Amino acid sequence: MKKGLLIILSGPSGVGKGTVRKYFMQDSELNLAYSLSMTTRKPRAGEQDGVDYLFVEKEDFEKAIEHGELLEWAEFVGNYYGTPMSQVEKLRNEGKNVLLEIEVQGAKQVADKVPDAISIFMIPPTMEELAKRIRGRKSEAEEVVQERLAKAEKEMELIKDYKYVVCNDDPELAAQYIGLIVKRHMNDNETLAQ
Ligand SMILES: Nc1ncnc2c1ncn2[C@@H]1O[C@H](COP(=O)(O)OP(=O)(O)OP(=O)(O)O)[C@@H](O)[C@H]1O
Ligand SMILES: Nc1nc2c(ncn2[C@@H]2O[C@H](COP(=O)(O)O)[C@@H](O)[C@H]2O)c(=O)[nH]1
Repeated sequence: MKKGLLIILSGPSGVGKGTVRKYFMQDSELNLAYSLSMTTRKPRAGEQDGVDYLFVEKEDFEKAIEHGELLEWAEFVGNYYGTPMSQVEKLRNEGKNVLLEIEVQGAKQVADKVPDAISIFMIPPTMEELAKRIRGRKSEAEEVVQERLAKAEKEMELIKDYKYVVCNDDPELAAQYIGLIVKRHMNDNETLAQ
């Protein structure tokens, strides 16, 4: 069986990665599986362990780093986030195309380790719109919003390191673009396999 693709979706916090993901994951032709990240962040209202994230204590996260269990990890605004390697490998070996929705430090680690990973950077139409979205979500205190926005300015400079850039103005349109990118690489994968 042909190993599944590895897709990295990155971009500043609040740009709409999770929102857009929910649209394109519905397209069964993309044969996608979402990689569930591990984090030390506390769950937001409505978030569920094992659905949104694997919520863990700092000690457990550090053990996972120590034991080499993470494909990538990063500290982001005071919390750890990381991708458990075993589930990504298992899913890809089953032929699934695996989606990582991760911030830029982790995206770089994956791109270095897996050069044929498909990296997509999502941008907002404007930085004002990004601020509006992150505040509108009402998930963080203003102090954390400020930190995330300051980080976003720096993160935007990394746009050049990605294979694709998608602007999230209309989420359905952004999802369609991402779908087309994945389908194009699925076709390439098929051609190579023949
Ligand atoms: N195209 C869009 N137009 C207007 N609002 C949007 C759009 N896309 C997403 N949003 C809104 O912006 C907010 C942030 O979106 P979302 O949580 O999906 O971002 P994210 O990039 O996944 O954030 P994080 O990286 O912090 O997890 C949400 O309230 C969402 O409803
Ligand atoms: N490097 C990684 N970044 C991750 C991972 N899972 C999520 N993220 C990114 O962290 C920020 C903050 O997320 P939030 O849920 O607190 O808003 C955001 O950019 C996520 O995409 C991961 O496994 N590794």
